[in-house]
Formats: sequence, C-alpha cells, structure tokens
Amino acid sequence: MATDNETTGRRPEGRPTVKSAKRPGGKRPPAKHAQHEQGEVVARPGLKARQVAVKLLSAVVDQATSLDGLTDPDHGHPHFRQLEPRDRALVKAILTTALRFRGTLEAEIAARLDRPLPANAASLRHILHVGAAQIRFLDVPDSAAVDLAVASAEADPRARRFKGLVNAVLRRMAREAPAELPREVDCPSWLRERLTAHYGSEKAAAIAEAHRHPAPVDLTVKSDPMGWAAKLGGRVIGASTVRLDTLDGPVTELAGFDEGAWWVQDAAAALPVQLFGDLTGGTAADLCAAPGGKTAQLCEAGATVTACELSASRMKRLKANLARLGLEAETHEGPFEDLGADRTFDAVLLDAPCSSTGTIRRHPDVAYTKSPDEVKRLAEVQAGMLARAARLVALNGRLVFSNCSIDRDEGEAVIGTFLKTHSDFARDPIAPAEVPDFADAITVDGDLRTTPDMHGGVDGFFAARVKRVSGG
Ligand SMILES: C[S@@+](CC[C@H](N)C(=O)[O-])C[C@H]1O[C@@H](n2cnc3c(N)ncnc32)[C@H](O)[C@@H]1O
Repeated sequence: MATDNETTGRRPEGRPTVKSAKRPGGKRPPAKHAQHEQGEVVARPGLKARQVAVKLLSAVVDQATSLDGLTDPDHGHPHFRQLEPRDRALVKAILTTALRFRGTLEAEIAARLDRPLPANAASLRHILHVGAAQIRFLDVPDSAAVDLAVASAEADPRARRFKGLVNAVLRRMAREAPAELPREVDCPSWLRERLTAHYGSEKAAAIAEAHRHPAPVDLTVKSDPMGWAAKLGGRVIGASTVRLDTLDGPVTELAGFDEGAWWVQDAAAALPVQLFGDLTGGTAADLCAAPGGKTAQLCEAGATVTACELSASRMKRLKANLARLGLEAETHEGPFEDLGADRTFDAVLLDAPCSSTGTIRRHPDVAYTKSPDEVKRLAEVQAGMLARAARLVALNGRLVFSNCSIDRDEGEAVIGTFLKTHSDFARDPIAPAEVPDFADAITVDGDLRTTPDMHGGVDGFFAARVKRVSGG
C-alpha cells in the first residue's frame, strides 16, 4: 500500500547515496570468486547483495510484485531478509534507483549493444540494469559495479554466456558520458499515455519529471508546527506538516519520535482529514485505516474514532503506531462492511485502496507493477466500497473519499458516478481557507486534487467531501 511509511517512523525509502562525480573505469581484477587460504571458495563481498537485487528486480518487473512487500523486514523475500542491514540498505537503494531511472538505463544499455538483447534474456537484462544503476547514479565505485555484475552473470546459468557482453557494456557506460535523453523517458508508456489524456502533455511531463526525484520526509505534528520546524531544521507546509528536505539517519532518532509528537505522513496525505475540521464531541469512522496516519489525525481532531482494517498484520502496525502517539481508537479488524448495520458516524473517511500512482516518487515500482487494467479494476472496487461506506454516514454527516492515485478514473470519475446515483448525498465543496497552502489543489467542482509536481513535490492525492442531506 502506498501509505505504508506513514506513521511508522520508518524512513520513507532507502534513499540512495547519489553519485558525487563520475569516475573513469580504471583497471579491475578478473571477476572471480575469492580464493580462501585453504582453497575453499568464498563468496565475493557485495556479490550476494547484487544477486538479491537482480532477483528482486525480476520479481517487480516480471511478476508485478510490490517492492515494499519484497523488502519488508518481517515478511519480505527470504533472500533479502538474510542480508546484513547494510546490504539491505544497498539493495533498496539499487532497486529504487534502477526503477526510478529504468527508461534512462534501458536507453543507455541499448545504445551500447550491437543488437537487441535476446527476448528470453530477462536475467541478463536485470543484471545490466543493476550494474548500470550503480554506475550512473549511486556512490559505488564503477569498478565494483562492473565486476560484481560480471560475477552475477557468471554465477547465473541463464546469463553465464553473456558475461563478456555485461563487462563490455558496463565498462563503456563507466567510461562514457551519460546520454542526453528526454525527461519523459523514465515514465513507462502506459502511464505517460494516461497522464497526457488526463492532464495534457505539459502537466504530464511535469509529473514525469517529479517522479525522477525522491520524496522529502514530511512529518505531521500534533501541535506547534513552527516550533518543531525550528527544532528539526525543517519548514512548515500546510496546516500541520513539517518538511525535512534532508535527513541523515533514521527518523526514529529525531527529537519527538519517542514522545509521539509527530508521525511520518506526506503533506498531501494529511489533507483529506483536514476536510472534517474540528470533530470535538463527534464520532468518526476510518474505514481503511492502516497504518493509521489519518486515524491519528481524526483522534487529534477530537473525534471518538473507530478504525477498521482488513489486514491483521497492518492492524498490528496501526495499533503500535497509535500506542507510540499516545492516541486511542476503537479498532475493528476485518472488512468495514462488517460494522453493525445500525451504526452511523458524523464523519466517515474512506481512504480506499488504489493504484498508488500518486506515490511513485517514493515507490517507483508502482510504475511497473500497475497497469490500465488494474486501474479499471480498482476504480470498480472503490465505487463498491464508496456505496457501502455511504450507509454509515449519519444525517448531515460528512463522508470524505480519498486515495493516492493520480488517475482521474480512480478519483473524479468515482465521486462523479456516486453523486449521480446517490441523491441522498450532495457535494460539500472545499474552501481555500480549509487547506492552507493548497488552495491551488481545489478543482472547479470543489474537490481536491494534488499531483507530484506541486509544492516542491507532494504525493498525488484525490479527496472529495460529500454530505448526507436525506435518509440515514
Ligand atoms: C490506502 S490504505 C489506507 C491508508 C491509511 N488510511 C493511512 O492513512 O494510513 C488502504 C487500506 O485499506 C485496507 N482495506 C481494504 N479493503 C478493506 C475493507 N473492506 N475494510 C477495511 N479495510 C480494508 C487495506 O488493507 C489497506 O490497509
């Protein structure tokens, strides 16, 4: 899920150490396994990490598996979990970079081949991408990147016969200047086409450019944003976000973490709950709650909160997050549809599962694991959930529908159809004063639409507020 790093206190991504300067190739030892004193062959330092990176890149690109799932410290890929923490961080940095700049790397590799790679050489392609990502973008010596790519090929029966090609292509990349490529090259064609259709070519290009930059760390603070910004060396965005443009080390070591003064949440992800305003004395249901960034906001807004979550492991995380923050909510583990039929709430938040295409800056795998068919399927899921969520809204109560997709079929289209088929609800348009710094995100219909190119980079989010005007 796109918002997995909200509230957790985890750093949003293994941010790659960006290459400081291009280094020339230089001389290298042959790519062989090191020979132990007693003659026993031992694995080369760093080789395992590259092999795991190749395996995981294949899982993302060939099997559409989420990178977050593969690199989860508890439930991730077993080979990833076996790595030392330092190597895990390196693998994450390689993969995030290889996916963020996949188009660039593909073009750079292709330009150094005499003929296209064989169609059945998936493993070879991934080895080249893992090596190329280090050479072009990470602060790894080029010689190590090349040698370990060659060693990865040598150790892989499907790629062994291409180890000379790996050596030649990557050595040339290390020696030669990067190619000048259009910025849209890193946006896969299915996504580029949809963005252009929904936003026009200029805005689509700006969004594609935003996807090439890692996200800063945004914290939602319980109070005193100015004070926390000064203390943490950040700046205030919106009503309660402190943005840290740079961060060295884990967020768990920042002031205020242990005392639960803030949680990690993108500035745009904080907007949907703001649309409820002050909820003191009222009831609120967070229907898709984990990991709980928005649940925490609802608690802070003064509501008596019921948080529903389908997934047991994600509910566990939500509870841990609320405990750290010193906040309380009634929790319901299972589908929100199982809440008692007679229950209604003053405020209902449906932060629905979506394609997460608004979070590509921090989850570049999304561009390769999602597709137009998946967007269509998710839009249908959301429409069904929205209709069922509506039954939980009290008379004059409000429902906010939100998600972190930048696809209008999952946002504007879903709420449009809902309003056409639910005469007991009316749109409750958002006013500029309700969303400090984000008035430009209010649409002509009075909904909220952010895109990653706004405000120095935010998640793409959609939110619409409707009010029950009859029935209930
Ligand atoms: C986009 S995430 C929610 C993020 C969360 N609102 C936050 O801000 O931290 C969607 C969540 O909905 C959960 N979910 C999906 N279908 C559900 C259902 N029918 N009832 C309850 N939870 C559901 C998923 O397991 C997932 O954790």
